[in-house]
Amino acid sequence: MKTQELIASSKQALVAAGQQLPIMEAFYTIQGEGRFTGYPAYFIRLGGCDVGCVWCDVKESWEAAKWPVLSIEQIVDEALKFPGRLVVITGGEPLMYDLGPLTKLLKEKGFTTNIETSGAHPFSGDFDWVCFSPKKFKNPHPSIYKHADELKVVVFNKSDFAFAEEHAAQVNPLCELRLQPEWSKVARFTPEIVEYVKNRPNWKVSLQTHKFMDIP
Ligand SMILES: C[S@@+](CC[C@H](N)C(=O)[O-])C[C@H]1O[C@@H](n2cnc3c(N)ncnc32)[C@H](O)[C@@H]1O
Ligand SMILES: Nc1nc2[nH]cc(C(=O)O)c2c(=O)[nH]1
Ligand code: SF4
Ligand SMILES: [Mg+2]
Repeated sequence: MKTQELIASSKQALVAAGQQLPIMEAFYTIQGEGRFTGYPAYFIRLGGCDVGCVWCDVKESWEAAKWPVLSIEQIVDEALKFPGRLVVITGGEPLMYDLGPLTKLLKEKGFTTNIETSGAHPFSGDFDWVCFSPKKFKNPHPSIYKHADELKVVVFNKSDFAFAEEHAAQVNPLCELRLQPEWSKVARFTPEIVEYVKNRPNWKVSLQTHKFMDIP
């Protein structure tokens, strides 16, 4: 094997082991959505997603090879530069990777660990809060259902209410249920979501509040 091929394959092995991960961006902001809306949080956005949502608001994340690969130590050292100790791992689809080593290190350093996931890949990692946002474009892996603390379904058309109920029937009974209008359809679907939640109070409304605040 040539030296460059050797380097590439050892890099792939480190990514497969979850010791190194492709990072699209990492930023300190306010969690805009779901249970922790309003909390300051450090977001780690992993590159790579094979789900293909037509309305995805971070399509540039999809191709993993575009993004630099960092060691979990480098990733955590960056996070430690900010005062908050809540981390949100997102993407792309973060469960494409083994998140065991990164979450172990984050917890050793005192972070609370949250994840945003479509659940389309096997569950991994040690998380304090799992936000599961299932997609019609690729079925969830069965391992997600027992881990989900929050089910957050994006409403892009009318059939998404029935899709939301299908998944609500499969999560554990303590899982919090939220409906979030797709950003380009906020005006179209917010009134229907409001009526839905008023009539079925096991559900709650989630809005992408960071977009209203015009922050990352
Ligand atoms: C960009 S995704 C990344 C994490 C993971 N791939 C997932 O889909 O859960 C983060 C969150 O944003 C939601 N989301 C993505 N695009 C959206 C849009 N256009 N409008 C509303 N929510 C959106 C997703 O459903 C998910 O809950
Ligand atoms: N402020 C802010 N809150 C978020 N909650 C989930 C996000 C995501 O893209 O995963 C996100 C995001 O991109 N920004
Ligand atoms: S699963 Fe998440 S990152 Fe992937 S396309 Fe859908 S919304 Fe975008
Ligand atoms: Mg986002």
